[in-house]
Amino acid sequence: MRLACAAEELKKTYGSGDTAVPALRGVSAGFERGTFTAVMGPSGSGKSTLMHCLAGLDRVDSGQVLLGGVVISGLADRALTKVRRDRVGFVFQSFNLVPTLTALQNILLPLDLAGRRPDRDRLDLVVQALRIGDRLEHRPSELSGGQQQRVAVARALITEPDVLFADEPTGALDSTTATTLLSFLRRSCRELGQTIVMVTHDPMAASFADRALLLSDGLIVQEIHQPTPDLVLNAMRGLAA
Ligand SMILES: Nc1ncnc2c1ncn2[C@@H]1O[C@H](COP(=O)(O)OP(=O)(O)OP(=O)(O)O)[C@@H](O)[C@H]1O
Repeated sequence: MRLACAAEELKKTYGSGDTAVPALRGVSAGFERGTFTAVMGPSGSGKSTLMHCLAGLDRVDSGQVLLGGVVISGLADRALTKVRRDRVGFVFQSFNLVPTLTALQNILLPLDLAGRRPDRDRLDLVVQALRIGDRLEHRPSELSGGQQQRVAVARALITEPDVLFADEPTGALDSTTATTLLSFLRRSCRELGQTIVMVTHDPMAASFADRALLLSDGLIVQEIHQPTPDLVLNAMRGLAA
């Protein structure tokens, strides 16, 4: 099994004493290369904390995070910053594009910042997978919400990250545009071998993933392979009860 990322017994508590909030209480999971995982669960179950710890944005109290075969938990700040830059891509609910730059300049920005040359073949692959070839010279204000988010995904993929982390990537899109974006995410897995971990509240969004992990109260309580909206919805209802 080729793991792009793995969590081993992750524990994290915010605050201390009377105000301590355990956010992760021993989470273990493996993320195989080229697979698409949805992370779901009720509000406050630890989804964002898990994603942030896997991506090196936050630190665990104990346990190990492996990213691309490297143990990143315990790395010093500078090394962790480099890991985030070189190994991880992020997509958020808000597209976070730079308004004064064209779509192409936005996509190439992470490479510019890292002083890396764009690889023409990679750029072509990503642009093709996301079908944004005819929008590259447009500025974000000249693009639809769905197109802007596809540019944001392209920007996250251009560096060939070990994992693309997406936090509610369809939260600001209408349902048709969301479906299109999710199809593109799935295509990135299939065509580019990209590993994706997506936090979502939406059972329809989760059904585009290869599996859904359900968190409850800081623990993974269920894993659903080939999730359908109904399977996910029923599992979520079970948690709420
Ligand atoms: N910076 C913080 N300081 C204190 N407590 C925090 C902090 N971040 C998260 N928490 C707490 O940790 C628990 C898990 O939060 P987390 O944001 O990971 O949940 P979530 O499943 O992503 O929730 P949501 O779906 O509402 O975004 C919650 O009880 C939350 O209140």
